[in-house]
Amino acid sequence: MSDPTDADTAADTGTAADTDTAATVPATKYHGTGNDFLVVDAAEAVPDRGAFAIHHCDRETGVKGAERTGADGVLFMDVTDDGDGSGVARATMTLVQPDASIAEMCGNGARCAAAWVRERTGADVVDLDTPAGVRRATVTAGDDDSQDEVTVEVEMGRPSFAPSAVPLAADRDGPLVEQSVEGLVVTAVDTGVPHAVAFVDDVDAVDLEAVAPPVRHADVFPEGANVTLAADTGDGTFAQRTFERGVEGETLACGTGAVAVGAVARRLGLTDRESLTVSPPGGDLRISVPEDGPATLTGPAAREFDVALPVPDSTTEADG
Ligand SMILES: N[C@H](CCC[C@H](N)C(=O)O)C(=O)O
Repeated sequence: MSDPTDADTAADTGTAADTDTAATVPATKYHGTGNDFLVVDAAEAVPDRGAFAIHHCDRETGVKGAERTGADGVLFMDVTDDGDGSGVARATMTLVQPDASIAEMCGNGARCAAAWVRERTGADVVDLDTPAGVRRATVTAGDDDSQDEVTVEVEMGRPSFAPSAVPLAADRDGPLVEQSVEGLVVTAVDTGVPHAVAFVDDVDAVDLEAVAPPVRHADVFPEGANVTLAADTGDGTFAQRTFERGVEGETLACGTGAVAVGAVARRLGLTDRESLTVSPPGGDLRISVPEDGPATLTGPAAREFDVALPVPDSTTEADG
């Protein structure tokens, strides 16, 4: 089955137009535990967001900056309510990924987005409108006076194992729990985006780039899935690695994946704790997965640098 995110690409959302001069748009590079994003005001003239993301996220030829070339995606932000001093702002967040697909939600990206909105509005609370729903983010000042790094808690909604939520293929009548998919024993959960979570003894002993793609593209996941490895490291802590749909590779961290690890660990009876620490390669994330409320994700959001990004020539015709 085709992957609907292939159809739902960013190019379908821009009002494409020919550009005959290389314009640039201002962007700011952020990362959340190494999951890095270019943040752009949605009002900027980017006729083909998919082409923009493909161009600037490339790990070889993309945006150059502090540490790593490229990015795990572009967050297009539209501040719809600056809060007018109330301390609560609202913004629409759209994540366009390096393959031009649009992800419904992004936990690490939401932390970066909230930090970006706070810089513009002064609001410490930001309600983020995402395709997965509204996600409230609460920013607390970082230790350094520069405010280049803050701590953000994001409400992540309720994880769901329901086939219709993940989603799973129409012929499945129940949740996918500890079942073999393309050779990997996984449990499927929706945390705003689909995750196939495999608990292993040692996440570093698995060749993720080899085992993940067949699972990511398996027919049981009609919209694809992120593939997350987890290992119990004791006392409510878990190691994590994630191969991300739309990045089509491993990222240094994945926030929705961290919540997925906690939700699956509780579902499988590996822990009865509600508050957990999940550690992807990029740094520690604190999550909570209560029985009767939304999950939360807490971690840093670090501002790296400002940059003027050229708008790639768009050859797509204006929509008829
Ligand atoms: N990095 C993001 C996940 C993006 C999900 C995207 N890869 C997809 O599901 O298509 C996070 O921190 O939650």
